[in-house]
Amino acid sequence: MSGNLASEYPAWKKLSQIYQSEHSRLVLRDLFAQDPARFSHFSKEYTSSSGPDVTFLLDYSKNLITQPIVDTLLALVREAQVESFRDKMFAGEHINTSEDRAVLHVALRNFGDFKIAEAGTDEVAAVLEHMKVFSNAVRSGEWKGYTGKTIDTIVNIGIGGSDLGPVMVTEALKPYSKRDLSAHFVSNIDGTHIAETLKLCNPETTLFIIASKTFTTQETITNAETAREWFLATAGDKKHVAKHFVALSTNTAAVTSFGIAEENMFQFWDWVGGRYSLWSAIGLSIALVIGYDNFEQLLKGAHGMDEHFLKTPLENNLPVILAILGIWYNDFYGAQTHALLPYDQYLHKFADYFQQGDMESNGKSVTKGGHRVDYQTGPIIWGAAGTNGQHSFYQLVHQGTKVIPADFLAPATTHNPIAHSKHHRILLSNFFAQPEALAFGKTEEEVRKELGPGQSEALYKSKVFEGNKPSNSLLFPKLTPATLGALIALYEHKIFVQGVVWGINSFDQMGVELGKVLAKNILAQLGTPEDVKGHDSSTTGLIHYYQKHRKE
Ligand SMILES: O=P(O)(O)OC[C@H]1O[C@@H](O)[C@H](O)[C@@H](O)[C@@H]1O
Repeated sequence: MSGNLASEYPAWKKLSQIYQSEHSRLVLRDLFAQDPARFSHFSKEYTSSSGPDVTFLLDYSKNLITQPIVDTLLALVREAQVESFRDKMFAGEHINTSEDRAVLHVALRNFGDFKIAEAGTDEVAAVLEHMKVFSNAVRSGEWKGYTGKTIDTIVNIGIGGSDLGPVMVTEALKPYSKRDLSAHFVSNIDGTHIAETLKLCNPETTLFIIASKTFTTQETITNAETAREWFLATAGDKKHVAKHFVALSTNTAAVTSFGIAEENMFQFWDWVGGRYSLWSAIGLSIALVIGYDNFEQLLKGAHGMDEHFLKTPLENNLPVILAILGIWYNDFYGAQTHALLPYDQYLHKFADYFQQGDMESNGKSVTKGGHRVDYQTGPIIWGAAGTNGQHSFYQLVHQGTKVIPADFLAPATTHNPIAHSKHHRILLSNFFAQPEALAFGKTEEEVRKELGPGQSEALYKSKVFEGNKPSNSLLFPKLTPATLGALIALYEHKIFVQGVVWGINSFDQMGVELGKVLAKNILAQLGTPEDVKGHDSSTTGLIHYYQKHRKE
């Protein structure tokens, strides 16, 4: 985030040369044959140094790298002054320059002794206490609805960072959830989302959590108003809103004018980016679902990773390692995407979550200094829980024409050891097999041997797996709240490191604004064809077609 062009660093130029001269020789079959200890050279075990015990293994040996390449990538990280920017972030300096804001999600989980000079960081503990008291009251049944009944349903209304984190984490930590409290998440402005959710709710026993940093987001405010109307249609008196609506926001004035009392508002601060906010009051739905103590474990697991990121030398620093591998493929191999492939059904929203986390952070094309980059920045993030992907898109990953770096993640122990863990053994056999198949493939010679003579040439060729497809494998003992916290923080810091190297601001999101402005203008023109003005012929034609065919 220095604002420098990454392509001007000496290490970048050296990496270009290395790629040109060596990439055809970077063949995983050969690299493993040449170095029997490759796994131990290119894998690391993480163990938390404080807080709850968290450990995992990162195996990055199946990457198209040698030690000199890793050293040069680390030199790039040094030249970009990643350590200095990291320290600035942790100290609360305003590294989000376009918005003149600090970037302090690490302050939300500061169970250690980071000294942070920024207004509001001294209020974090009080908000956590508020969340604890409130979530305990709802979960114990002490908090009653307007007719004296216990709350059995919560509905989080929010979008983007005010939705994806709570959705991903509550799904991931379902084994820790309170089964007699159902949780729903409404995000889309499409009325179907709230309509279908409200069908599952009883106004007497439902708590609505209106989650919006700005409290101006069109989708969230519209959905919240609809929920309030639906609630009041039964409850009648506006005073009952206090028992059924709470807000998570930085905007007290907008919350109170919506009709939510200040004591039912959970505060956070402008230095919490939306896509980094699950650790803040935005995590209230998480605390309600899994209990405050488990929510705190999640925070503490993340804090352990923060300490690792802050204090570990670059060559052993796991977020840095993930970041440089990503840069190697993104900027030198021309990879367009990065797949997140958790072999854990509970993590089925992990890739969705990091689509915002990564793509909204690093989907930028101008440096902090205002220069157009002449290289690729953030990758397209995508993925699905294994083994489903194997029966759909893995074909392209194995035999298509694209380079698709992938991270495979899995727990050694399942929360559901049904059939004596038979399912889990099968799942993990696939988790081990896929990176192996991607890396080593199957040669034509092997295919010919396997099929025997007399087959068509086309058949021999079609069964070849070129291999040499890179991947990381991340294996952890069990998906606990603290482990999940550490994993999320690992990826957050990876994104940070990449953003600094690319010289971009990972913490603003100007690119989401234009569409919002145009939609507002169009909304005012949807009445009659004569109202539609100032658009290109395509947009005008589409709106006219809609006006002709709509029935309200
Ligand atoms: O929490 P808010 O203010 O309603 O914002 C929700 C989302 O709004 C989007 O416009 C932003 O791009 C996201 O970053 C943000 O998370």
